[in-house]
Amino acid sequence: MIRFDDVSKTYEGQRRAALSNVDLEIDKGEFVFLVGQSGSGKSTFLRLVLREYRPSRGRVFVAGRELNRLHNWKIPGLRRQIGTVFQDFRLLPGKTVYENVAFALQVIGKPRREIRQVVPETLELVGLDGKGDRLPEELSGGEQQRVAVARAFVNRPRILIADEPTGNLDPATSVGIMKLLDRINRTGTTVVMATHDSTIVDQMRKRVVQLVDGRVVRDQARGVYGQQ
Ligand SMILES: Nc1ncnc2c1ncn2[C@@H]1O[C@H](COP(=O)(O)OP(=O)(O)OP(=O)(O)O)[C@@H](O)[C@H]1O
Repeated sequence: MIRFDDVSKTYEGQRRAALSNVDLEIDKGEFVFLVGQSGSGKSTFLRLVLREYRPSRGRVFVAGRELNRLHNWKIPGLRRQIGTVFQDFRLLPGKTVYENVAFALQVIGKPRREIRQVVPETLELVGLDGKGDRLPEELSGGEQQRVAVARAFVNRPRILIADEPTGNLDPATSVGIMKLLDRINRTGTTVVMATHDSTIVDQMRKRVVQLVDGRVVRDQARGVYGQQ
C-alpha cells in the first residue's frame, strides 16, 4: 500500500537530510508505529506519503502510484484515499460536530442523501452518538479527537495517517483513541501513526519502525517503543 524505495529528503536550504535512504514497505491493512526523537523525520515521512513534498531522491509509491510521476491534478484524488489526524485536532471551530464531519464529504461532492446516512453512522462508530449538535469548544480533548478521527474516516479511506494523535490527551483518553484507531484498522484500513507515546506503543504490540536522524534503524513486528 505504501512503499519507499531508497528515499531521501533534504529540505531546501538545509544541509542535513530529514530522511536518508529509507526503504520500507507497508502492506494493505497493516498498523505501523513510527517512533523516534523529535526531528528524526517522522512527519517528513508522512508528508511524503501525502505528496506535500517530493523526495530529493528515490521513489514513493502509494496505492500503486509512484508519487513523483503523479500529475498535480491527481493529488486531490490521492489525498481522498488518505485520512489524516493530527495532535491539534484541526476542527472548524464555527461548525458543529456533525458539520465538521459532513464537510469532509461535501468538499468531495458526495450527494446529500449519502452524507445524511453516513455521518451519523460514523459518529456512532467513534462513540459520539448524540453529540452531533455540539461545537468543538463544548467537547473534551478526547471527544474533539474523536471528531477528527470521524472526519478522517468518514470517506472510508484506504490509509489513515496519524501524527501524534494522543499528544494532547491524558493517558486514559489516549487509550480510547487507540482502541478507535485499532477498530478502524480492523476494517482493513492501513494505519501509520507517528508517536512519542511509549506506553501506547508498548500496549498495542504492533509493527514499530524507528527513525534516528532520518534513517530507519529498527523495523520490528509486534514491537515496543524502546530498544530491546
Ligand atoms: N519545512 C521544513 N523546512 C526545513 N526543514 C524542515 C522542515 N520540516 C522539517 N524540517 C527538518 O527536518 C528534520 C526532520 O523533521 P520532522 O518534522 O520530519 O521530524 P519529526 O520526527 O516529525 O519531529 P517531531 O517529533 O518533533 O514532530 C528536522 O531536522 C527538521 O528541522
